[in-house]
Amino acid sequence: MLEINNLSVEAGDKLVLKDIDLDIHEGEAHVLFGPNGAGKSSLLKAILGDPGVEVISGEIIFKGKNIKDMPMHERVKLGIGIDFQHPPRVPGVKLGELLELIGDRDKGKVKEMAVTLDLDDFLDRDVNVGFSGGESKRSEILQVYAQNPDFIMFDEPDSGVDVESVELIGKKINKMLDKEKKPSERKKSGLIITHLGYILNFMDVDRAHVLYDGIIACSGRPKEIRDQIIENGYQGCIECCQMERS
Ligand SMILES: Nc1ncnc2c1ncn2[C@@H]1O[C@H](COP(=O)(O)OP(=O)(O)OP(=O)(O)O)[C@@H](O)[C@H]1O
Repeated sequence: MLEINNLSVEAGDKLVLKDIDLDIHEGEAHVLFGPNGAGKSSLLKAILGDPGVEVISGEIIFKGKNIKDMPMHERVKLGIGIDFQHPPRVPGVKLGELLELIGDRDKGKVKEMAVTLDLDDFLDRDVNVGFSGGESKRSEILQVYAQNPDFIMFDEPDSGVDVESVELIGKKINKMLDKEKKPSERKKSGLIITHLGYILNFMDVDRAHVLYDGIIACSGRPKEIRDQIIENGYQGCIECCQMERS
């Protein structure tokens, strides 16, 4: 579904991604680990077409089309969605009304969806205004759920979220990525950024990558890589990657 070839990206004057290759097939969920400042959010921005980053070389192929020069709204129409790391506040717009508009759904259907993320009492409130950190995260996931994109990027869906909510969000992402269906029936794909990976206990993910200083330093089994990072830190993880390559 998504194929990235030799992608290099600048943010400001800084080269933040260098020759990235990434292939995410239909039905697959991949995880992206990496220390602060490694370039994880910049990669999601480049895929989305956020003008805050500039692609200086390489290709981003989505559903067979090179979308590198396509504006963001066209990419969204094509089926790309994002759960932002810092969900914006939208004063004057009620969450319920926004959800009705996003998916062309009636109030009853929106309420049913909101219940699944424990947000049914928030529908008459302005989007993310006065929401706690965890509530904003759940509201953001609910908006992406309503949008129903084919390829979904989640930027730290578990940061600042309590233990019960991590489970709720992890299970919801699993459902959004068709992981409750048989492998042959899965049509959605995703890329999930997480720091500590506790959320992986509630999700079925296929592959993980470690982004370090703008390059994909290592790829492999998600829980093995997570455990390695927790045990030895990124420095230890990177030394292990280098040993495996040599
Ligand atoms: N507009 C900009 N001008 C200069 N540097 C920038 C700009 N935007 C991002 N950067 C830098 O690019 C690097 C990568 O940032 P990015 O947000 O992609 O990291 P990240 O891996 O998502 O980090 P975190 O885990 O802390 O969220 C950082 O060093 C950041 O300061």
